[in-house]
Amino acid sequence: MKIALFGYGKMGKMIEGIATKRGHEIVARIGKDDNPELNGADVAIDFSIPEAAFSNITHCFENNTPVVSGTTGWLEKYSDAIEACKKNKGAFIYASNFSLGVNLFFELNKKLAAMMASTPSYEARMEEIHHIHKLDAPSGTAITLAEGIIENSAYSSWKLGESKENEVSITSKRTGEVPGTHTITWESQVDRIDITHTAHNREGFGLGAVIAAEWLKDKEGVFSMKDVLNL
Ligand SMILES: NC(=O)C1=CN([C@@H]2O[C@H](COP(=O)(O)OP(=O)(O)OC[C@H]3O[C@@H](n4cnc5c(N)ncnc54)[C@H](O)[C@@H]3O)[C@@H](O)[C@H]2O)C=CC1
Ligand SMILES: O=C(O)C1=N[C@H](C(=O)O)C[C@H](O)C1
Repeated sequence: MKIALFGYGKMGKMIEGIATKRGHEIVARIGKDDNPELNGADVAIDFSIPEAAFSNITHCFENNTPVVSGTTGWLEKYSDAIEACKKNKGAFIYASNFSLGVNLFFELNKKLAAMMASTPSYEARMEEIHHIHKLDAPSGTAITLAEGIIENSAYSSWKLGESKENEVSITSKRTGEVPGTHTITWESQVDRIDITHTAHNREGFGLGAVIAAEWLKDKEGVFSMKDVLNL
């Protein structure tokens, strides 16, 4: 499979290594200010920056190229991207986190939130820790986790920092080179439950993105990692 990469930073390079080992060919490495020539790619993978993701993704739709995006921090334009995908009969997967472990963790989080819906003595909060280079806060993964809690419990929104009743508070910490750690805490007067996912490195994100690209290649429509992993 021929792959075009949008973004050739930490994730772009990780994906290049994994994709090459799986027998794929990288036919374009598109960075800031580069001409977005797709060079006949079967699929594009975007791990760029929040300001660039939407235009990279819609460029793929306009050029009949399925696209997988892991870039976070651009979701205010997500519904416009879906519309553009449908208009162009394109193929698209966005995931805030492509790792198998985090996608299992998303499901665990929803189940725990559903159980907590009938136990009002527990309050939920979240902490995410990432490396100092990260541009967005809270992380995309934290937002997906918060949405999972909101869909399944009495919480109605999330807030970065201190929250009011019915808001899930998210604390974002930036330190060193941490690849990504997310903890959900449910606490009562008498005890506390924590569930944590810790990424040891970026390999899980990269492998998940390549698997998603292999799965999307000949499809049309808007999909998620739940479809790819059959969760
Ligand atoms: N969904 C997931 O599983 C994961 C998502 N991410 C997200 O992926 C994105 C990239 O992460 P990293 O590779 O760690 O960042 P990075 O900063 O190492 O790489 C981003 C690259 O995009 C380039 N870039 C800037 N403008 C661009 C443009 N217009 N078009 C194409 N490329 C452009 C930058 O020059 C840089 O090389 C971030 O939004 C991050 O949050 C990161 C890891 C996993
Ligand atoms: O920027 C990162 O590094 C990561 N970003 C994603 C996010 O915002 O959730 C996924 C992962 O946590 C690493």
